[in-house]
Parts: sequence; C-alpha cells; structure tokens
Amino acid sequence: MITMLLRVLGHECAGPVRRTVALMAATAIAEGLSYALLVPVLRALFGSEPGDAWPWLLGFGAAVAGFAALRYVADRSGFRAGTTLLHGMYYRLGDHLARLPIGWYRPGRIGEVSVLVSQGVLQAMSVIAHLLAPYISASVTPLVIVAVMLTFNWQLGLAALIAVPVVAVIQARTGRATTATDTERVARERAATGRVIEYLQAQPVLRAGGRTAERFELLDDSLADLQQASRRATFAALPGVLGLAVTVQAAFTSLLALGAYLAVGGDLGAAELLAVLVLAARCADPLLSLAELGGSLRAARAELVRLDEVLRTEPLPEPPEPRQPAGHGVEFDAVTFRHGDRTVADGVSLSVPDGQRLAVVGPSGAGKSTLLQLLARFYDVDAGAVRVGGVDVREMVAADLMARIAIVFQDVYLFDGTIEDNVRLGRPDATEAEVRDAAAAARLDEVVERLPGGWSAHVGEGGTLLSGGERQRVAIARALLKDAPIVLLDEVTSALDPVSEAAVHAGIERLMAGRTVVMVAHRMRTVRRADQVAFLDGGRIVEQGSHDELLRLGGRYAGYWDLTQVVQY
Ligand SMILES: Nc1ncnc2c1ncn2[C@@H]1O[C@H](COP(=O)(O)OP(=O)(O)OP(=O)(O)O)[C@@H](O)[C@H]1O
Repeated sequence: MITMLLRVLGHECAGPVRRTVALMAATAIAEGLSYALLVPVLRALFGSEPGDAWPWLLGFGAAVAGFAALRYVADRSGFRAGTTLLHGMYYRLGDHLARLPIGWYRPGRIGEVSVLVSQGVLQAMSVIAHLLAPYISASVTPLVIVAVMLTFNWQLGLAALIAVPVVAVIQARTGRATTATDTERVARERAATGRVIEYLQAQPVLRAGGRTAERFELLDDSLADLQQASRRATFAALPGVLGLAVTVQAAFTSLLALGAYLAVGGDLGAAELLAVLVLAARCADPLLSLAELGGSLRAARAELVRLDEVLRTEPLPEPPEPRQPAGHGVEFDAVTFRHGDRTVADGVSLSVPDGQRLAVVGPSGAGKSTLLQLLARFYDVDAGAVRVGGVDVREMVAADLMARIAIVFQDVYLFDGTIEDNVRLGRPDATEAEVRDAAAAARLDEVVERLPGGWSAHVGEGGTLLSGGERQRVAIARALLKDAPIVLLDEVTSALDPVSEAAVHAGIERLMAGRTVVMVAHRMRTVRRADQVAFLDGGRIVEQGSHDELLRLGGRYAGYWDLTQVVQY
C-alpha cells in the first residue's frame, strides 16, 4: 500500500510519508506500553500496601501524557502530509492530464476523470491523513499488549498470541476475496457516472425524441450493474467481518476462562486477572475496527491503482534534442494515421510555403480535421512526417510547437469568466490595450457593447450566454491576440447565419493576413481565396491545385463546387 502510495505521489514525497508512518508506529507502541503499566498499578492497588501504587500511577500518567503528545504530533503530521500531498497530487495529475495526447480523451473519459479528480484523489489521500493512523494503531498496539502479557504471565500471553496469526490470516483472505469484487464495483461506479453525465448531456435529444418521463435504458442498466456489483462486494467482505468478530470474541473468552482457571488454582491474583481483562478489552476494539478500516483502505487502494494507471499513461514523447524550425511553412510528408483499425490519413503529402493558405475540402469523414490535429500534434502519425519550418513536429518541444500555432475550431469552448478573461487566454501576459485591439479586430467590441455588463459580463459555462457567431468572434480574438505565425481554421463559419458569417469573416481575414494558414472549409467563399486547395476523400488526396485549376479540371472538386453553389446560394 505504502509502495503504491509513493509511486502515485512521486518519490519526492517519500520523506514526509515515511516520517509520518514511523511516528504513527511509535505512537501505537507507546499506547501499548502505557496500557502495560496498568499491570503494576493494579497489582499495587490490590496488594497489601495500596500506597505503593503512587509511583506506578505517576508513571502511568506520564506514559499516557507521552502517548497523547506523540499521537498529536503523528496525527498532525499525517494531516499535514495528507493536505500537502493532496495539493501536490492535483498539480501532478493536472500537469499529466495536460500532457496526455488528445486521443486519450475519448468520450467516457470525462466521467472517469471527474470521479477520479473529485473523489478518487481525496480518497487516496485520506489513506495518509485519516486511515493509516488508526490502522497502524489497531495492528501494532494489540501486538505490544500481547508482548507485555507474555512477560507478565506466559500462559495468558501464549493464549493471546494464538489469536494473532488467525487475525492476520482473516485479514489477508478478506483482502484477496474482495480485491476482484472491489475492482468490479469501482469500474461499475465509473461506468454509471459516465452514463449519468451522458444522460444529462443528452436531455435535449431525449426530449426532442419525446422521451421525457421514460427511463433511459443505458443508465438503468448501468445502475443495476452497479447495484449488483455493490452487493457482491458486500457479500465478499462479510466472511472477513464475521470471522474477525468471532475470533476476537473467542480470544477474549479464552483469556477470561484461562485467567479464571489460573486464579482458582492460585497461580494468578485477582489484581492480575483484572489487569488481563482490562488489557484484553483494550485489544478488542481496535481489532474489531480492522475489518472496517481494511475495507476503507482497500477502497482507497482501488483509487490509487486507478490514479497510478492514469499517471503511467505515456504522454507523447518529448525530443531529447529539440530543434528550432526555420520559418513557418508546413508540410505533410506521406502521412499515414489510423484511429484503431481505420486509416484516416493515407499517404497524404502536402506542403504550404510560409505565409500561404491551403484549404482542405472534402466530404464528411474524409479526414480533414484529422490533418489539422496531426499538425498541432494532438496525435503522432503512424508513418511519414508532419513538419513545421522543415522540422518534424516530434522533434520540437510541445510548448514551442503550440506557441507557433493558433487554432480556431467550429465548436468554441469558453470558460465561465468575462469576455476579457476568455480573450486573454490567447496570451495571458497581453496588456489591456492589446486585448481590446484583438477584440476590435475580431468585431467582438460590437458584442461587448450589447451585453449588459460589457467587458465584465460573464459568458456562462461553455459560453452558453453567447450565440455561436459571438463565440466564434471570441475565438478569433483569442487567436489574434496570440499572434502565432501558423493559423489552423476548422470549419469556422460552417454553422453561422449570413450576418454572423460576414462579421466573423472580417476577423478571419485579419487573422489570416501574412500567416501560414491551413483551413478546413465548406463555405466556398473562403476556399476560393486559398493559394491551393486539396480535395480529400477517404484519407487520400484526390485532387490538388488552385481553385481555378481544379475547376478547369472538372473533377471531384468542380462537382463539389457546383453542388455548394446550388445548396448555398
Ligand atoms: N477520436 C477518434 N477515434 C476514432 N475515430 C475517430 C476519432 N476522431 C475521428 N475519427 C474518425 O476519423 C474519420 C475522419 O474524421 P475527421 O473528423 O478528420 O473527418 P472530417 O473530414 O473532418 O469530417 P467532418 O467534415 O464531418 O468534420 C471519421 O470517420 C471519424 O469517425
């Protein structure tokens, strides 16, 4: 458990964790020893000279005070380590998630990662802050008490010692028996969370389909699976809980019977018998709590395993000797890329000289957006190379590559801040004047004027308080502010009405001016102004040339062009 904890936290945390565990172990030993002093105290109290008990009582008081002080220090250390590590864990996980390839973020991950971040990290960190101290105390203190019993009466000590391996075996067996069911329960919990998120996100579709009060089978099934998995996990843990209760009870009864037998035979005084019973009773509670603590620790372990899996997922490799591109032309050199079994880019070769514009056109699913994603290194190619300024993107530091690229997608995500906050994401250290200039160039100032709060108006989560066209203008302003030499545009105006499109167009023209541009476009107005056009189908380039050349060719592009004229205008 500790090894797993250290692997997840990073070995730089080993010091505080080991110190805390050592403190907790010392506290548990001190607790056991302080109870041990009850034996001479009771002996003296029930002996011929009760006054002799005073020194022992003082010793007992000092030992309890020492134990309390140690306990305070250990608990504080555990709590501090827990909160510090929690903070560090969020950063570690956040940094790691930010470096994982975009391909890792398939739809189900949202539920998975949100559960991991909201519950998993907390539960894993509670090991050090809350669970470890009582677990160590429940395991170590009874052992110390048994050792004390052995020194004071070997028969009673031996009887108590027999319970130790039985408890250890029960704990180990329970752990083994519940591992599979716990893992299954956690997996079902994740699946159910994913389904709940899907159900909430799908509300518009479900309602539009008239399914208002009806049950959503996928969610129902998933919740039923979770219920069954939880039941199986509870039943798997039950023998361990019962076994522990019976063992502790049996050990206590045996000690009582043996103590009474020895007392009747005159081998044990009443004071000693009382002391044994007090010590045995003191062992019972922590031992019984082992079952519950074991369950909590196993649940936390399952989260640690999940965190470990995520943290072990490899980000795209960074080059050992990064190279600097010369210029900002881009090139796809015989690029092949697959999503699973499906080849999405099949030997694509294209090159866009510095400052020129390439439009990628083609039917839905042709692989157009994928080319942009490969250029921004959301994924690595399976064969061939994507180059920027003559350098393979895999030989560039990721941050350096991203600094050279501004991307505007069709679906713009805005954070629930002000418009200014959202534009500033393009370049966080920009001055206020620069932010306003970028906004004006994207014709965002018109939007701001209409909003009740102006620049300080909040845009709502995901930018829901703005229209699609308004969100696009924010994205363009962001890209303008970033002032990157390469611009990637993915169907930026496809979903806009003619008025919004005209406004967005003005911003896009500003954004494209003097930059290398790769755009995926459906609107022919944009395509026409590109220096070259590539027509893509099934991941292959079918035709390539300028707009006029391709029209003269009278092939796929010309047909596509005619069709869009009919549909759009
Ligand atoms: N993350 C993914 N996992 C698996 N397959 C994917 C993934 N992303 C895209 N694809 C598949 O790759 C193919 C190309 O997708 P891409 O988005 O590049 O096409 P597109 O030409 O941009 O289409 P559209 O014009 O409809 O946006 C599609 O068939 C799509 O289903």
